[in-house]
Amino acid sequence: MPTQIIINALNAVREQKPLVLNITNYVVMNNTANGLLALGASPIMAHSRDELAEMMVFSGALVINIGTLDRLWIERMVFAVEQANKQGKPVILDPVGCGASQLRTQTSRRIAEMAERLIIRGNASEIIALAGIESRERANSKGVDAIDASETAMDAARHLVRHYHCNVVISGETDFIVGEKSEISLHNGHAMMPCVTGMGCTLSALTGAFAAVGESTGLAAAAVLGVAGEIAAQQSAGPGSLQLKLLDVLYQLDAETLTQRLSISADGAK
Ligand SMILES: Nc1ncnc2c1ncn2[C@@H]1O[C@H](COP(=O)(O)OP(=O)(O)OP(=O)(O)O)[C@@H](O)[C@H]1O
Ligand SMILES: Cc1ncsc1CCO
Ligand SMILES: [Mg+2]
Repeated sequence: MPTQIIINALNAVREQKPLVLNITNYVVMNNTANGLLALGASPIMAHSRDELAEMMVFSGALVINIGTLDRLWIERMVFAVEQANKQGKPVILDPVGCGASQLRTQTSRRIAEMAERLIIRGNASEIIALAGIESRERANSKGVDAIDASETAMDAARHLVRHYHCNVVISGETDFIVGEKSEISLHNGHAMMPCVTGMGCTLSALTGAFAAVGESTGLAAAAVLGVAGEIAAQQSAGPGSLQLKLLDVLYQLDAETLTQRLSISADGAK
């Protein structure tokens, strides 16, 4: 039962308070650190090469977000992924703006190629650009926001799953959790969510917290953020309140609310 898996995973995060190591962008550092704390995990943002090896030893997962990438940071990201591999820790890649520049596309592919336990979380445009397959799909990235509906990235996500032996989460109005053995769609969330910057980055950070306690599909993070986001949006006049309210709702989220609100369709074994 997906709902029970999600509830158990949330309890595990709150009990274990895993440390999640983030190399992330300047825009969202505060949002994502607060999102992890409200969930019950422990965030650390770091990007000095001089401390990443040490920190990876006691972190439960590594989140790599390429949102404000530059040449210097790429080498640190690569080094951090090497350390995560050495420690057997999961890596969550958020390929922010993949397709908007060669730098972003090439770096995302390089990191995806390296990481041994990988979850990729992006919006549809990023997932399509990362896969780089020409089919019914178009790579439509002009910036960090999705131009494509999440359904249109399904073939691209399946391609990434096969190529990198990873799990993929496509976020959007419907979130898709795509793995080698199953495909799940999640219908929670709210149309106001993309009006707050870094909601997707928060989803990637929460994915790190859940992976650290053994929920390595991306489902629990998408479910928890989807439900918390829709409740918070219903109580908010606009994106400003939503950004703050989300933290309160995440902090208070319980099993009963998840059971009532979750809207999941599982395609089961493929
Ligand atoms: N139209 C929508 N309706 C419901 N939920 C949505 C909608 N758009 C996005 N969401 C939710 O918002 C969260 C972030 O997804 P989104 O696809 O906007 O990420 P993103 O484009 O990577 O964002 P960012 O780069 O700003 O961090 C997810 O939980 C997703 O389910
Ligand atoms: C707006 C923006 N630009 C680079 S990263 C970021 C945050 C959302 O991904
Ligand atoms: Mg994003």
